[in-house]
Amino acid sequence: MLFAVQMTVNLAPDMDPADRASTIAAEKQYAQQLQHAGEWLHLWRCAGQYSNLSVFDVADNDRLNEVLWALPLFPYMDITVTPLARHPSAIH
Ligand SMILES: O=C(O)C[C@H]1C=CC(=O)O1
Repeated sequence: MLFAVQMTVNLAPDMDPADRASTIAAEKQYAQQLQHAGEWLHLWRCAGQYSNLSVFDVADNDRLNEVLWALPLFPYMDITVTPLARHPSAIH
């Protein structure tokens, strides 16, 4: 099942710099692991914002929920999920 997910990160400006760096590093490792596994298909930066637009291909809603809750940056994110259906004019 395909889902578009927008994640906007809101890290506190006064967050401890070491905590900030380790959380971002853990997020990168987790995101790359899911991309290698084929569940995180696209990861795009929303230009000019600390936000990304991602496409996930996961088994079901419960798996998406599990993936999102496990994001190291999850406590600092606003997340919007859009289930995707095939567009009738799409050629791919
Ligand atoms: O930077 C972000 O958009 C947040 C998050 C999503 C993947 C990742 O590595 O960081």
